[in-house]
Amino acid sequence: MTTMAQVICGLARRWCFGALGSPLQVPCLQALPLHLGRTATRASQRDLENAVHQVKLWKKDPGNEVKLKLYALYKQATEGPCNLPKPGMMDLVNKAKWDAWSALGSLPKETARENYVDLVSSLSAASEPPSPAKPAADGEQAGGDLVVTSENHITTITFNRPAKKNAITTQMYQDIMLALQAASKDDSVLTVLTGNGEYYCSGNDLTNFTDIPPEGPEEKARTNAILLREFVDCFIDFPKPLVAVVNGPAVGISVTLLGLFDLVYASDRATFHTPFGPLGLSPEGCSSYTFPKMMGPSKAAEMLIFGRKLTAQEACAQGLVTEVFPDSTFQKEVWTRLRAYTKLPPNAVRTSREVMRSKGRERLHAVNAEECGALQQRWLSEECTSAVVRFLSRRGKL
Ligand SMILES: CCCCCCCCCCC/C=C/C(=O)SCCNC(=O)CCNC(=O)[C@H](O)C(C)(C)COP(=O)(O)OP(=O)(O)OC[C@H]1O[C@@H](n2cnc3c(N)ncnc32)[C@H](O)[C@@H]1OP(=O)(O)O
Repeated sequence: MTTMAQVICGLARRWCFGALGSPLQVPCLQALPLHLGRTATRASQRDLENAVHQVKLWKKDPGNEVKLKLYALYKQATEGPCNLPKPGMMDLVNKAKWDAWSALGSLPKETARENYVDLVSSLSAASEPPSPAKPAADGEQAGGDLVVTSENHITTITFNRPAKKNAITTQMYQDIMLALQAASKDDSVLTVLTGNGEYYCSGNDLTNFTDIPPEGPEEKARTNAILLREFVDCFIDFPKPLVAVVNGPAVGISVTLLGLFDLVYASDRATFHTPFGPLGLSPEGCSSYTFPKMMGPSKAAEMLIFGRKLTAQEACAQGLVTEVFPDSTFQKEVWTRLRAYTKLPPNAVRTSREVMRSKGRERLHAVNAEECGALQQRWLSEECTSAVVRFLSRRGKL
């Protein structure tokens, strides 16, 4: 049986409707001849084939609702009433398709054919001609998704996916670990994490959930729990002061990790959001321990369980942020401050850092392991998969 996660996996790469044989791989709406040359009132088999062909030429995604309608009408027109067994509750995508087809009841094949052709005609007529290729999105920058620079005894790791609000891909998790490993050995005094563009980081890239290996979602969840544990361990064990230069909104894991940083400087534009409840997830990055310790259990619960978003000022009042700067002078003031700190005796800085971290290190590793175990279960839950499908589907990724 195909599982929910496997379906999501497939959808990330192709249009779901292809899976049941309906030719709906629709890349773009463009101006097409009205009614596809059909003159008679009843649509023929040939009209249907023409319409299907036109759909294949579309260059713009018409949205899930339309795709489901087209899928259902095509199946009804070619096979009659729905003859598939009802998919399981977790198989959200196939269930949506099954629901759409079943909803047509005993609609005659000819009527379904006609409705399909009419729907394609109306969408084609309403659509615009293809536009020339657009320039890169605002703020998009050459270079990889992660940029690492080392200058004036500061190693800076920059999230560099502004068009995706700096969401963290699986590759980026790996690259951050490598960058931290290198920074722990280079001549830098401070290691900084920051974001390029409007956002600091929008957290875990939710399409990470779609890349399911042939061994299945359980294996994916297991390996991701290991990856996440190793990733957070790198922050726990990092031997030098870690500084977050939070240039804009921060979401999810980019917020929870801040409890493991030594300094968190934020622009007054920044916000701090951990929407684990709505995502069917639970906290990570040791935040289930660091946040209550820092802000008290009730404020921590408001953020981590109920997903309350904090402004930079609020986060500062709760101890999550060290200092807030006006956005207009943020970069200048923060980097001046950091450069001054690099003039301090490096061994003293390192020793102070070590004695501060050593007391809680063992506890942090235990918390990390527990959080990753809980998440491994959460990732496989219907609550989480539905939330991810909702996000991806709203953005036309399914
Ligand atoms: C089997 C299990 C596998 C699990 C693998 C897990 C590995 C480790 C996991 C570690 C645990 C981490 C947890 C978290 O971080 S939870 C938080 C996750 N993040 C979110 O929920 C934020 C989602 N994004 C948003 O809510 C909005 O995009 C946002 C408020 C950030 C901005 O909204 P706005 O309307 O201003 O902009 P858009 O939504 O149009 O976004 C612009 C484009 O950026 C894409 N985007 C943004 N955020 C993400 C994201 N987190 N993942 C993927 N893509 C993202 C968005 O889709 C837009 O793209 P397009 O222009 O292509 O549509």
